[in-house]
Amino acid sequence: MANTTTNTIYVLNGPNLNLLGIREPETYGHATLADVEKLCAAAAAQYGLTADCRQSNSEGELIGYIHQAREKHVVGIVINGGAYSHTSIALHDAIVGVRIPTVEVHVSNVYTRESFRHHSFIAKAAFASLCGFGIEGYRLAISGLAAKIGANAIA
Ligand SMILES: O=C1C[C@@](O)(C(=O)O)C[C@@H](O)[C@@H]1O
Repeated sequence: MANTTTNTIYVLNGPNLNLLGIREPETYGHATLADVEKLCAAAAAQYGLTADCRQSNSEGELIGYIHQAREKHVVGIVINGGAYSHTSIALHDAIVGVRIPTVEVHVSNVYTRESFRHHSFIAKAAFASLCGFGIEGYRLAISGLAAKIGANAIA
């Protein structure tokens, strides 16, 4: 059988995260999605991983990326599902279905906000969730994911 191992992780951002830096800066800060993706590339590289970053405002497209992650033998997923985290059983099922170690991230602390943000379907499918660290949460998520999959820091 061919060796199918890759060093790629997917970093998936859901609806409205393309507006980071513009939307509600008092809640989400001033960093942009481009800043997030740069941070993720650097964080992944520290573990010999490559971050393939995608953003979509469409639930179906996000599900497609999760399915594609399996086809491409992606070794881990970091996902900020945005508001779909709180509504999408379909995203939950996609993550469970592909059996790829997944970390959920939210920029804001969803537990100090409206009660409709306190439940996440993605959290149930992920092995860990982080929220409230701003965009630094993506770095922490990648570090935790690397530990989970046994990717060691490069000296
Ligand atoms: O779009 C978002 C962003 C968010 O996922 C976050 O990163 O804090 C939190 C969600 O409740 C919200 O709908």
